[in-house]
Amino acid sequence: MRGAGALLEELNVSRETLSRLETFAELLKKWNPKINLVSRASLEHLWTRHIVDSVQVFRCVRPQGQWVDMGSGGGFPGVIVAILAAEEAPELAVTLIESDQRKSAFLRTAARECGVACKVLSDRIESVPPQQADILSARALADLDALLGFAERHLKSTGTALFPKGISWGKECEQARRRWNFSAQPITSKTEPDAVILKIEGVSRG
Ligand SMILES: C[S@@+](CC[C@H](N)C(=O)[O-])C[C@H]1O[C@@H](n2cnc3c(N)ncnc32)[C@H](O)[C@@H]1O
Repeated sequence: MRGAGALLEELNVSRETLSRLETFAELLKKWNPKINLVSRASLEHLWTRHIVDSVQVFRCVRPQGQWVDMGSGGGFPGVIVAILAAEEAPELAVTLIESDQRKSAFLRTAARECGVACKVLSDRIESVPPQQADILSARALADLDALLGFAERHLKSTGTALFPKGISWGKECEQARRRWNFSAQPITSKTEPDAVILKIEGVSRG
């Protein structure tokens, strides 16, 4: 796997954005021992495993309207989206949904300290009023069938969902097609061999 520096160069991140990403990385390392935002093992590879992995999700679409990230946890990809949008898509409205109160407090603090705007909804995805998202993302949250249920509630009919998935993405698509109609374009991950970002449109019940 290539290093984070080379990947960030390839992903074309400005100096201002890089400085915000560094602020975020420091804050996450500070809070992690208390609330376990990412696993201790993956903290060693924070840049490639989490930050660059989230930057590449942002690069999969033209960011516009409202971007909603579900189950944001330690801010992946939601806070990274807000950081990139601050320079590259200042009109983008970013909303994070996270039911864990302590993680929500971290997300609010992170956005404030990085100087970026985003709304944090501290509630369950199933309870939050429908968001009408133009772009909907979720990483490491649920299987595709469950994610499409969330998309039915929160994604505009013309919107795009971005779901990073591991090696079993093909099988998940096959299973989800039993209940849902959708188009799925797999975009190869730059950080994980065999992983993809599923770019999903046209979600409706089958
Ligand atoms: C495995 S973590 C992944 C976090 C982050 N997306 C990442 O990739 O590092 C899943 C997160 O989703 C949150 N979550 C799980 N089910 C949820 C629900 N129904 N509503 C809101 N948040 C939920 C959990 O609290 C947790 O922070």
